[in-house]
Parts: sequence; C-alpha cells; structure tokens
Amino acid sequence: MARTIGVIGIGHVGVTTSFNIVTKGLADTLVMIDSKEGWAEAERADLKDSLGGLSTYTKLIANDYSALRDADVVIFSAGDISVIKDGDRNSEIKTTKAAIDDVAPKLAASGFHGVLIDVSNPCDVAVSYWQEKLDLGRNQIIGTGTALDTYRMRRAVAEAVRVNVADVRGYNMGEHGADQFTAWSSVRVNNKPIKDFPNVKLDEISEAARLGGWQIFRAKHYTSFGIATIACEIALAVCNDAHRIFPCSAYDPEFDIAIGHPTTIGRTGVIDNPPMGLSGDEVDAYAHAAETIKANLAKLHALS
Ligand SMILES: NC(=O)c1ccc[n+]([C@@H]2O[C@H](COP(=O)([O-])OP(=O)(O)OC[C@H]3O[C@@H](n4cnc5c(N)ncnc54)[C@H](O)[C@@H]3O)[C@@H](O)[C@H]2O)c1
Repeated sequence: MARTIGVIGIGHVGVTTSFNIVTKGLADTLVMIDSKEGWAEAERADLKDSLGGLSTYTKLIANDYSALRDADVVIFSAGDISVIKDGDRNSEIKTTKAAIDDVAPKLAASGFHGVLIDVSNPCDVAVSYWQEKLDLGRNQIIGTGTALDTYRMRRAVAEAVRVNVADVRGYNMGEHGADQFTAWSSVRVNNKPIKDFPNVKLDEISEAARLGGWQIFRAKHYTSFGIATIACEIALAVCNDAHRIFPCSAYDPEFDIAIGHPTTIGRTGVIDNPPMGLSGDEVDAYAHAAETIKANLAKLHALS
C-alpha cells in the first residue's frame, strides 16, 4: 500500500526530515506544510530537483491539508526556533502552543487518523497538549521524547569504550530537557552491563547527553540532523508496523502525562510500554521529571 508522510513546519528540522524521507525513499507521497508564504512550495521545488538522482520516487505536495487525510504519519516540527533561550526548551512554550492551536483544527478537518509525531519543543508538554486538541487515541500521538538524548548518550558511551554506537543499547528517559536522565540500569555494550566498564565516567556521559544539543545550538542556533534521523526512524517503525522500541514521549497513565520512556512503536503508534526494571534512583528521577512536565503543562494552560 502506498505510504504518505506529512511534515508540518518546514524549517531546519522539517526540511532535513523531508530530505531524509525523499532521499531514503521512505514514503510514496510527502506532504510538506508551512505557514510562511511560498516557503513549502520553494522547498518542494528544491527537493524535486533531487529526484533525478534517486532510484526511488516520491510524489511531493505542498500546503494541502486535505492530502493528509489518509497519511500514515504526520511529523510536527512547526514553531519558531529563534525564540529559544539557551538551555531552556520551555522558552518555546508560547510559539509552539500557537502553532498547535493553528494546526490542530486544520489537521482534524482533513480527517487525518494516522500517527502524529511531535518534534516541537517543549516536546513532552506539546504531546500532552496535542492529546487534548485532537480526537485521536493517546497511542496515536507521540513525541520524539528522549530518543535524541538516547542517541547522544549512546554516542558518548561508544566513544568512551571505543565501540560502534550500534553496539551500545539503553535509554535516556524523563523530560526532553533538563530533567532527563540516563537509565544506566538499561545500558549495555556488546551485551555487557555498563557497570562492567569501571573506567567509563557515567556522570560525564549523562551530562554530554543532556547538554550535547546546546553545544551544537551555540554555534548553529538550531539542530537538525540527529532529530530528523530519529523522527524518520520512528515514522518508518509506524509505516512498517515494526514493533521497535524507542524512548518516545508517550502517555504514562501512572503519572497522567506524556513523558519519555521506552515504547513499542508500530502501525497504531504506541503498541505497549515494555517494563524497565529501573533502579530506585531511576524511579525517583522519572517521577521528578513527570512533576516538572506537569508544572510546565500548567504554564502552557495558563497562556490561554
Ligand atoms: N525534540 C527534539 O529533540 C528537537 C530537536 C531539534 C529541534 N526541535 C524543535 O523542533 C522545532 C522546529 O525547529 P526548527 O529549527 O526547524 O525551527 P524553525 O524556526 O527553523 O522552523 C519552524 C517552521 O515552522 C513554521 N511554522 C510556524 N508556525 C506554523 C504553523 N502554524 N503552521 C505551519 N508552519 C508553521 C515556520 O514558518 C518555520 O518554517 C522547534 O520547536 C525545536 O525546538 C526538537
């Protein structure tokens, strides 16, 4: 069956995600939407110029919400990165809320019934807000959550123990923000628990994962490659019904909030939440992150 993926918000993240989708042949149709006049059309035209060099074909549509009716996935990366303050993803609350308020009714009117992947920050707060705004199952509305933080942690571990990043497993969890943590109880290198590598400085690696994005941000004023890669991987897991585990931001009934934790992703979004066997400290860190996200969601609600 033909696959359709939508990307809403064709800024740094949205255009990199779109490029990834087209050059990897992840979708038969890509719908690109942006509120800036002429922008999505221009990026579509630019992307079309790459088709001649590809062995796959992607039909490209710009600024047509009706084309999202039967989309498998919509990736939401709208907002305004220029308002973000160094170190604080919550500084985007107002602009991201405005973008969701604008897009949600249009997406609902399109008849979209697939899986929504929120990238925009503050990611966990945005996922909970989307769940209030759209009449879709909570399983169908997820965020990239701590998936990018997990990539960063795995890369730092791989560099510390000199293995390929693919051979490092494990998760960062909690808030996609300052209240994230590495669940060291889950981290394994070539199937050996990380505690069997006494020379690895876990605190330094946790900090590298937490702050890695900001180091990039200080020079570029945005980040795009890591997040576009993970957004596409999650989208593909939905399209393929892959039942792959990602630490997405998804609804956790125990805390009644969307928060980053390992989720099994398939055709309908979150299929289940695999149990983690966290240590006592990790359980406490997760609960603390849930409280932080709740407080930030309350700040978003206070804006209306
Ligand atoms: N979750 C993560 O790990 C992660 C990583 C990187 C960036 N981000 C977030 O992704 C978001 C996008 O980042 P960016 O650098 O691409 O930002 P950007 O400012 O470059 O792009 C945002 C785009 O959204 C568009 N837009 C705004 N309101 C819209 C609306 N109502 N409808 C349609 N389009 C709209 C803008 O015109 C703009 O082109 C930000 O919130 C950023 O913090 C998240």
